[in-house]
This record gives sequence, structure tokens and C-alpha cells, in this order.
Amino acid sequence: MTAAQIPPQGSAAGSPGAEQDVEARVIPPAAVARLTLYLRALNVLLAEGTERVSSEELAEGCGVSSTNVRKDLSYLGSYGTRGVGYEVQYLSRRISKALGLTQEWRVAIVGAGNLGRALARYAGFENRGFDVVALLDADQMVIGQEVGWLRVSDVLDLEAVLHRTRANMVVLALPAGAAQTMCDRVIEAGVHSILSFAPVMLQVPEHVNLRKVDMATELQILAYHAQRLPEPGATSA
Ligand SMILES: NC(=O)c1ccc[n+]([C@@H]2O[C@H](COP(=O)([O-])OP(=O)(O)OC[C@H]3O[C@@H](n4cnc5c(N)ncnc54)[C@H](O)[C@@H]3O)[C@@H](O)[C@H]2O)c1
Repeated sequence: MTAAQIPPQGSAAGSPGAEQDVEARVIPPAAVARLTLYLRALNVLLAEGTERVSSEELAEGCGVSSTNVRKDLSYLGSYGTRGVGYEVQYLSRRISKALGLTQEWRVAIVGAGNLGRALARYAGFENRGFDVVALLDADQMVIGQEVGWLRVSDVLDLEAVLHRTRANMVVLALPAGAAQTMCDRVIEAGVHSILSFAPVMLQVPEHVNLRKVDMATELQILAYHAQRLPEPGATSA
């Protein structure tokens, strides 16, 4: 094993001051995305009772290079010592903290159609620090229905529902035409972290964090890469 070791808390790099310095750093988006992969792998290792892991093992489990692992983890602090591997529990805590996952995230979903319902029923969010606290819709036939353990609220009451449930993230699972108005209302109600599935560009002020999920674009990227691969069984000329 050649991985660097995370120091025990209280040593120079693990001291509260050092952690604050580290947290002030901006982590590049691609590294943030990989940190979420490491966290998922580390949580599996934790559940299995594994105490240490090398950067090579972590890299293999996440499908990235060990150089990437070491570089990404260096954003959380410089850990220098080689040969012992990372302490799984400590590293998992550090990544969770860097990703803001030690904070309570309470998610309201607007749009209780196919997508909104599937998301509301998905049990995996809670394990990863996201509590789905509300599901809202505009359709009188849908309002009041039970989805999982939630009852669909009337979107006319959006502001009151967000306030009552202390939601601090909103997922928009709405038709494109309704998304901007709803996005504006959500921001006006004080929620500044929004994930949108609507196939439309949304305008938000600078202080708002907006992420857009576009599966069609992902599929197009996949198609581009797939057509560049040789057909199975094809021989190169
Ligand atoms: N990004 C992706 O990967 C992806 C994948 C699937 C769907 N989508 C998009 O997600 C959105 C939802 O998809 P779906 O399949 O669940 O659609 P759906 O038609 O099943 O559900 C939409 C829901 O939104 C509700 N709604 C409409 N206007 C509203 C408003 N102003 N306030 C509150 N609720 C309102 C409707 O009553 C309906 O229940 C669509 O825009 C779709 O294009 C994106």
C-alpha cells in the first residue's frame, strides 16, 4: 500500500484550525463529484467493518485513478504519511463535512407526477443525509394523495409548507412551462438550493445554487462515446 494516512484528530493537519483552513478552500466541481463516489464506497466499507483502505483500493472501488483519489483528498488537507492507508471512519466524516452533509438537508419536491413520486418514495436519500419532507402539486386530483409516508400538499401553500417543514432544498419535478415561476417563488420563500429536472434553462440570482439534471443530455453523451467504440467482434483494419 502506498496511500497517505489521515492523521488522528488533534495532530497538526487534523486540528480544528487546520480543518477550518481546509474547509475555506474551493474544491473543483469534478473533485466534488468524485468525493461523493468515495463517500459511498467508504460507507459500504464502514458497514462491512473495514477500518482502513488504501488509495488504490478506493480508486478501484470507484472506477477512478489512485492519483485522482490522492489529489482529491488533498483538498481536505495534506496527509503526507505513506504506507498505512486511510482510516475509513475518519475519512468518511471528513468528506461528509466537506460536502456539507453533516448539516441537515430537508428536501421539498414540487411536482408529484411520475418523477416526483418516484423520488419521494426512494428510500436511499435518507441514508445519504437528505430527508424528503414535503411533496407538492397543483392538480386537485393529486393533492391529498399519499405517496410513501407523505401526503401531497397544495402548491398554493408552497411558502407555508416550506416554512413549516423547514425545507432548505427544493427539487423541481414540473413541466418546463411551470418551472421558472415556481423557481422564483421558492427563492422568494428563502430556499436557495434548487435541483431542477425541468427541461428548460432557469434564471436565478447569483446567490442561489441551481443544479439541473438532464438525463437526455447524459444519454446523448453516452451515445457519442458508444458510437466511437468498436463493434463487439469487429477487427481493426
Ligand atoms: N431531467 C431528467 O432526466 C428528466 C427525466 C424525466 C422527466 N423529466 C422532467 O421532469 C418533469 C416531470 O416529469 P414527470 O414525468 O414526473 O411529469 P408528470 O407530468 O408525470 O408530472 C408533472 C407534475 O407536475 C404537476 N404540476 C404541473 N404544474 C404545476 C405547478 N405549477 N405547480 C405544482 N405542480 C405542477 C402536475 O400536476 C404533475 O403532477 C418534466 O418537466 C419532465 O420533462 C426530466
